[in-house]
Amino acid sequence: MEHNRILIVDDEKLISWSLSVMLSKAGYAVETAASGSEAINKLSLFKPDMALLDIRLPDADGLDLLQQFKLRDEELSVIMITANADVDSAVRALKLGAEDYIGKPFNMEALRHVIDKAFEKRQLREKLDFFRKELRKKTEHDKLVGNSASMVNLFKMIKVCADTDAKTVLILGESGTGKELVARAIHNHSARAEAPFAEVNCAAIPETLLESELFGHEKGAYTDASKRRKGIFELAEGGTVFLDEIGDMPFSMQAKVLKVIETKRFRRLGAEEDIQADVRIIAATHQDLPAMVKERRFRGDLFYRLNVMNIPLPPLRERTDDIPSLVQYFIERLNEEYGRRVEGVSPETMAYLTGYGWPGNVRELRNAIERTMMLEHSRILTPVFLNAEIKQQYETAQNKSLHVDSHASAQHSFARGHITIPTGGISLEELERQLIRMGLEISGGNQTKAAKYLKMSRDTLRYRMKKFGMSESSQKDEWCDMKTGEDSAVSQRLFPHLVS
Ligand SMILES: Nc1ncnc2c1ncn2[C@@H]1O[C@H](COP(=O)(O)OP(=O)(O)OP(=O)(O)O)[C@@H](O)[C@H]1O
Repeated sequence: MEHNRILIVDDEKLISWSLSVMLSKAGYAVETAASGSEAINKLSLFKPDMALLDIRLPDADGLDLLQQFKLRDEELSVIMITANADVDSAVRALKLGAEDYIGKPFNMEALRHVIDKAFEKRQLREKLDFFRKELRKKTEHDKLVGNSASMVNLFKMIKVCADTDAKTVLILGESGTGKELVARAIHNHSARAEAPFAEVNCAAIPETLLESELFGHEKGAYTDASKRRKGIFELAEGGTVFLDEIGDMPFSMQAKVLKVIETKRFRRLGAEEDIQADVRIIAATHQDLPAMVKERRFRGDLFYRLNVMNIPLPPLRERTDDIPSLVQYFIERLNEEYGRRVEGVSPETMAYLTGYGWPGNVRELRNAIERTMMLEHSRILTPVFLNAEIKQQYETAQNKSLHVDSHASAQHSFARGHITIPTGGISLEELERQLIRMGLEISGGNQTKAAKYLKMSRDTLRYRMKKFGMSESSQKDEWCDMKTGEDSAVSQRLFPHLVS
């Protein structure tokens, strides 16, 4: 058991000694210091939870020392020991953050009582802090923003997973798409919500430590194992274990995780007996697990086991409709965090944001908003401080897109979703002609496929091709030109899910 540590600071040797004996017997780890300088030294070496501090010391004033203690360790509980005549300074000590004070000569029982009470208070404070943090995490993580069709689908999947208590869930998606958020949402909405959610990032922990992180170890199980330690499968009992970046989990460990799923048991490193595991495993990765299975870099048996319930998260570029609500959400959160009053972004800024590909997904969007809010002090955020890539990508696509107004700058255009109308106007017919060309390009000239992409019948497509004078035979060359040509950026924006 970890003992609470008490540092006694008193120059009267007899008092220090008798206190030390009494508190050691009571189960505390105790050290003494006879002067201010020794006390400061021990504060960093011994790292006490509490100090009993005499107000009068040979080389220091107890109140100054109290202030120095608190500066070095805000959490330290300090009980002042003072001669009866010194009640005034005791009151000052309380104001400076001391927990309590006790007059000299003191009764050992009374002192024990004061110390126990102070530890109880400290424990309560710690618990309260813990629950506050958890609550904050819970409410923060509950907020998955988005109302695009794919997000609505995602909410349904989360509900199904939460309600059914499926033993394993696999979340797949690029970095920053919200995999952890989804894992927490499943946990928070499940019957396991009151039990812990314990996560481990398999890519961040060296192979040698991962086993102990997951399953724990007995004292002496390996050279550095000085104490027994519980792993996350034990800590999350009754709750959820979130294995992030499971694609990076070493092969040997994959076998052990599979065993836990199959047998619902595991063993601490160096232990003789198995422990029961009642946990739900949620795994996530941005990697292509089926490809890894083919290349024998991921165990097929574990993949099939995990893949029973599988949640794919779409990249942000495939759900640009969600960008305005995400932007507003991040502005509100950052307003709270930084005490700001930003109201929103200008139409031009929104055009840039919805036109960008967001390789880092929602995380990158959040960072972009944070950066702009830090650098700009107006209530409506302009594009001035957006990153160069965001502006460049948008402007390139803009200039190359509709060929209608090659001089139209993004600043004078109006955009909604991924459609942009330059100030010079736009020809709807020309746009239609280009969309048909693009559809054909992407489908490699296959009219049935192109008609599907354009959500029209094959006959309609043929009719329109004829209308625009696109002969079937000459199309192939035209599409080839486009592939290498300027319109591929536009295709990327308009059919992001089809163009790699
Ligand atoms: N739909 C969403 N609504 C609100 N915030 C989101 C959403 N998706 C992601 N975020 C935010 O984006 C950031 C990244 O999310 P998260 O860590 O869950 O992504 P991830 O897919 O687990 O990333 P990685 O694979 O890099 O660990 C977090 O700040 C998260 O709060």
